[in-house]
This record gives sequence, C-alpha cells and structure tokens, in this order.
Amino acid sequence: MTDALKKGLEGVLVAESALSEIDGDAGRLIYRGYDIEDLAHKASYEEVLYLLWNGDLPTSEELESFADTMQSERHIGDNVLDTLAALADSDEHPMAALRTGVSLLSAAEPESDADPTDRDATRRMGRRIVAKIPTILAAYDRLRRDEEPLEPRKDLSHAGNFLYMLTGEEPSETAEETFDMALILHADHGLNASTFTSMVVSSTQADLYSAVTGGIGALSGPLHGGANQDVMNTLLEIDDSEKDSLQWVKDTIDAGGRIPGWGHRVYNVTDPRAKILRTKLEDLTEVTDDERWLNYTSTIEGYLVDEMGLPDKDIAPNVDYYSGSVYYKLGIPVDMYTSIFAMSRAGGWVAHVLEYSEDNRLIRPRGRYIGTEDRQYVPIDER
Ligand SMILES: CC(=O)SCCNC(=O)CCNC(=O)[C@H](O)C(C)(C)COP(=O)(O)OP(=O)(O)OC[C@H]1O[C@@H](n2cnc3c(N)ncnc32)[C@H](O)[C@@H]1OP(=O)(O)O
Ligand SMILES: O=C([O-])CC(=O)C(=O)O
Repeated sequence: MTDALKKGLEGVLVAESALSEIDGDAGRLIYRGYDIEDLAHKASYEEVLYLLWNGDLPTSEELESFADTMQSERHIGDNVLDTLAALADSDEHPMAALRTGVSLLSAAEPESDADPTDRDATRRMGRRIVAKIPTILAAYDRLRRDEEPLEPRKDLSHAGNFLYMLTGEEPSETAEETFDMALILHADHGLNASTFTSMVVSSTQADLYSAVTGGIGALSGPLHGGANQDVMNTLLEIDDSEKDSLQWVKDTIDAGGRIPGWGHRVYNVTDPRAKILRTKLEDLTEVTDDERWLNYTSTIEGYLVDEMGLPDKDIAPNVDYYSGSVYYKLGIPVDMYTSIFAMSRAGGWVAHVLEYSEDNRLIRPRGRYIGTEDRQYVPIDER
C-alpha cells in the first residue's frame, strides 16, 4: 500500500477498459478501436451505442432490431410527467429535472426485481433508460413553456425524435445530422468524473437507475459537463455587453478567472471533438449568416493562444468550447446543453457499468486522517 497522495485521483489507474482510448498528447479519441473522426462522420448514435454495449459494430439487421427496440421504449408514464410538471413549476434546472426523472423511471421498470449482477437485465435496463432520456428532457422543456409534451415517434432516429419532441416539428436533415454527430462525440470518454461516479455506485451492486442518477449529478458541475452551458452564457454576456470579446477575455484572465471550455485533465492539446465541432460551427455559420459565436470564440482562442501562451501550459479547448454554439444554432435552449451531454453520455455510463461488472470489485479508496487525536468527550452542559 502506497502513502503517496493522489489528489483528485489524478493519473491513478483503477480499471482496465476496452471502451475508449484517449491519447492526451496527440489529441486522439478512439471508441473500441474506431477513431472518433470516422464515427462522427460515418456512424449514427444508435450504431455507436451498439458498438459500446456489444463490442462490435452491428450488421444492418442487428442495427434495425436494436433501433426498433429502443424506439418502442421511448414512452414515459404519467407518474414521470406529473413530477416533471411540478418541477417545471418550481423552475428547476433541466439537469435537476433529468436527475429526478431518471430516478423515477425505476418505478415502471419491468425487471426491477432482477438481480443487480444479472448483466443481461442491466443491459436491457440501460437501453430503456437511454431510450427515455430524450422524452424526459423534451417533455420538461415543453411543460415549462406551458405546452403539452409530445408522444415520441417511432419512425425517427434517436437524434431526430428528440428534436421533434422539443420543437413539434420534424428537424431538417442538417439539424438531425448535426445533433446526431454531437451525441456520438459525447458518448464516452474513459473514466471521466461522471462515468467513474456511475461505476462507484454500481460497484456496490446498487441498481443501474442509481448509477445513472449519480452520473447525472456528477456531470452537472461546471468543471465537467456544466461547462458547455457556461461557454454559451459567456458568449451571450459578451454579445449583450459593451465589451468586445478581447476585452472580456483580458478582464477575466486578469481577475484570475477560468475560461469555460478550456483545459482538460487528460488532453494537453486541443480535444479532437472540439476540432470536429468547430468545423460544424463554421458550416452552420456559413448557412445562417450569423458570425457572432464563431467570431467571439475565435477572438478568445487567439488571445489565449498568442498572448497567454496557454497551449504551452497544456491548456487548450475541450469538447465544451464549441458544442454550445452549435446547439444555439440548432435553437436549443441554453440551459439544456448539459442535459444533452447527459443524453449521450448515459450510453457510456451504461457501457462502463456493464464492463466493470464483469469482474466487479467494490470501489473504496482511502483518505489519510489529519484530524486531532485523543480528545476526551465533554458532556454538552460542560462545553
Ligand atoms: C467534458 C468535460 O468535463 S471537459 C472539462 C470541462 N470544464 C471546463 O471547461 C471548466 C474550465 N476548466 C477547468 O476548470 C480545468 O481545466 C479542468 C477542471 C477541466 C481540469 O482541471 P485540472 O486537470 O485539475 O487542472 P487544474 O485545475 O489543476 O489546472 C492547471 C492549471 O491550468 C489553469 N487552468 C486550467 N483550466 C483553465 C481555464 N479553463 N482557464 C484558465 N486557466 C486554466 C489552472 O488555473 C492551473 O493553473 P496554475 O497551475 O497556475 O494554478
Ligand atoms: O474525460 C474527462 O475528464 C471529461 C469528459 O467527460 C470528457 O472530456 O468528455
């Protein structure tokens, strides 16, 4: 047993995984042997889910059957809708609504009596949870706009159906493809904080609903998935203010602030997903003729690179830096960005829970006690 303190478990190896490989120096991300560039441009989110959960890409029959089953599992019950309506009345953040909604789904889980070590049952539960998350989120957004939630459609893709349920209109091909690509890019990323949280929960042999609910909580923070919303709010703040984006970034850095969407525990260079999303933003900017978000992000990046030399300190844009502007172009409400991340990453949480449970070992690190020793209890009326 070593006594070396590894704060934040940085660099500590705790599990082996065949799911995603990250080369933080080269800026490469691989899912089960396939480069993220390839998957982002050629696969669908459903295919990537199948790949993560089963090990190989599906044949067309396997994909059709997998997607059909997921489509038939999109519906959520009135118990969830009623709770979402109450949360909408209290103006809860969509991540809080999702956390509660997923937890509540277990009440309608047909295999709730399954042994938590039954991996086939866990896989089916994971499919149901991932199929229903878009329905929860779209319903929540409609309820808080005083609109009726829409029933999910069975003839649309995971990405397309979410956009349909959110807006009430079938999405354009560009919107559906862009959103599908974003889902692929966010599906898995090694033992990030939210994935590790799900693994910790399930390592106690707790049920998958608890593990996914824990993952949602961990993802919500601004140091993790919450940063995509912060990036867009920053860009909107710049747009609304008297300051130009250059002044904003100078002032933020001078005040010792952090730039949301920059820095990563694993990447020392630009995140490969940020590069893909930037290209997407460039394409969408050309079509919509609104250059604001691309201009602001580019100015901030230019300052951080040329003036601050952040890349020399291994700080570069992460996946959250461009995703917000892309979602904004798709007309998605800003406070839903982190829950969209969760919609995708839930697939990764399930994959890691399944993988880790093959040879489960309770996750339980230790902390060094640095408190006072040998104190004598003093009765309350003598203190
Ligand atoms: C999907 C994801 O979860 S990706 C990450 C999303 N989060 C963000 O974008 C929030 C902004 N980024 C950050 O806060 C950090 O980069 C993290 C939390 C992501 C990674 O943090 P860590 O690996 O723990 O690095 P740490 O916090 O020790 O930072 C190292 C140095 O870089 C600086 N730094 C890190 N990120 C930033 C940033 N975004 N802006 C300015 N400086 C930064 C720190 O101030 C620190 O400097 P110092 O050594 O002079 O004190
Ligand atoms: O890996 C991490 O630490 C953060 C994360 O989830 C990601 O970048 O997708």
